[in-house]
This record gives sequence, structure tokens and C-alpha cells, in this order.
Amino acid sequence: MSTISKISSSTLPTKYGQFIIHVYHDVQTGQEHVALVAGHVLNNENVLVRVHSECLTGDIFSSNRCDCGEQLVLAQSMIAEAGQGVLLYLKGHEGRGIGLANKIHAYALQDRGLDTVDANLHLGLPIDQRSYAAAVDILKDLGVHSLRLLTNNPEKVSSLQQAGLTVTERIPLVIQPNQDNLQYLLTKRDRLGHFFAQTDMKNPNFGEL
Ligand SMILES: Nc1nc2c(ncn2[C@@H]2O[C@H](COP(=O)(O)OP(=O)(O)OP(=O)(O)O)[C@@H](O)[C@H]2O)c(=O)[nH]1
Ligand SMILES: [Zn+2]
Repeated sequence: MSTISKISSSTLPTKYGQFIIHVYHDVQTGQEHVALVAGHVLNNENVLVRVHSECLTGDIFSSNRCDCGEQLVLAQSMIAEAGQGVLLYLKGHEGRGIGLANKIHAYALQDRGLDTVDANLHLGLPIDQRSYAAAVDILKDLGVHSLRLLTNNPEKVSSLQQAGLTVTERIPLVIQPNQDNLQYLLTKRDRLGHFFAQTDMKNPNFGEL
């Protein structure tokens, strides 16, 4: 049974290009997810897709603690430039699923020296409790079954594949590290298995630190 139902759709002109915006209701969580669609994706192969986890601090307030905001802009512009693709914005994914208030608790612990993984554990919370069920069902609803996924997270690739989608390629989505997020990115690489090939990074120190 599908976890989502489409509620509304409209055109959405943006500074990167033209999109159609669809709002989906998540029947399991009550959240409203967004799909921005460029061009014709129905039943096409190798559709460029970004599955973006909501991050208020990064996406809205330009936080330097993470790479989310810059990844969002990069993904949207890449999809617009390709003339075809889907950007999913998943609500309820804030803080890798622990919510905004808990993420800010985790930030306070990180200010005291814990890394992004240990901060969650210290709070008695899972490291990552995101579900990609809604993302899968929205992609299927849009007729996207074969896709190129913009991500550094191997878990996103395997979740989509296990749900019957074909990920023909993983495309790195790497932003230039800054002094506030370098440690965070290194922890994602070293403790969460995220792909950050040294060649992906514009900062040559990234692989050595
Ligand atoms: N718990 C917790 N969540 C964080 C922290 N920093 C960012 N997040 C959340 O992490 C989510 C993004 O996950 P990331 O691990 O940065 O990246 P990803 O989405 O798994 O992988 P990419 O597809 O490569 O972006 C967003 O929902 C953020 O709110 C943190 O320090 N602690
Ligand atoms: Zn973020």
C-alpha cells in the first residue's frame, strides 16, 4: 500500500529554472513532502534525482555546521540544468529523523566535543532513523523507476534499490568544506560510511585530516 497521496500541484518558476511542484501527504506520518519536477520524467531512464532530508538550519538559515543548504542549491541547479529530474524534499527527516529540538541538543553536545554520532547516542537517540518509504512511493507515483541519485550516502542508494527502484548511478554531491563543517564531514565519512573520495573534494586537506 502506498504511503503517500498527492494533494496539489502547480508550476514553480525559480531562479534556477522552471519546475512543477507537487505536495504529497504522508499518510503514515502526517507530513507534507515536496517534489520539484523538471521536464518529463514519466517512464524515462536515468532520471536525475535528489532525495533531500529537511534541515532547517542548513536549508533556511545558511548554517555552516552542515552541507545541506549548499547541497540543496547545487542539486536544484543541476536538475534544472539537465532539463529533467526530481528534487524530493522530505519533511520529518530533520536531524536524521530525531527532530529539530533534539538536533539542537545534539549541536550543544558537539560544542562540548562530541561528534555528530556520539551526540545522538548520548541523548539516547538513534544515529539515523530516517525512512525512505515516502521517497520511493513518490518516485513511483511520478513514474520514475530508473534514476541517477545525487548523494554521498550509501544508505540512500540501498534503500531505494531494496524498494525496487533501479539506481543506475550515484552522483557525488560534494561541497567545499569550511572550518565549521570539516569535522562533521569527516565524521560522516569515517563513522557513517558516506562517500567522500579525495578527488571529490575541492579542499586537498580533506582526505588527510
Ligand atoms: N542528528 C543530527 N542530524 C544532523 C546533524 N547535522 C545535520 N543533521 C541532519 O542530517 C540530515 C542530512 O543528513 P546528512 O548525514 O548530512 O546527509 P545525507 O542526507 O544522509 O546524505 P547526502 O545525500 O549525501 O546529503 C538533515 O536532516 C540534517 O538536519 C547533526 O549534527 N546531528
Ligand atoms: Zn544540515
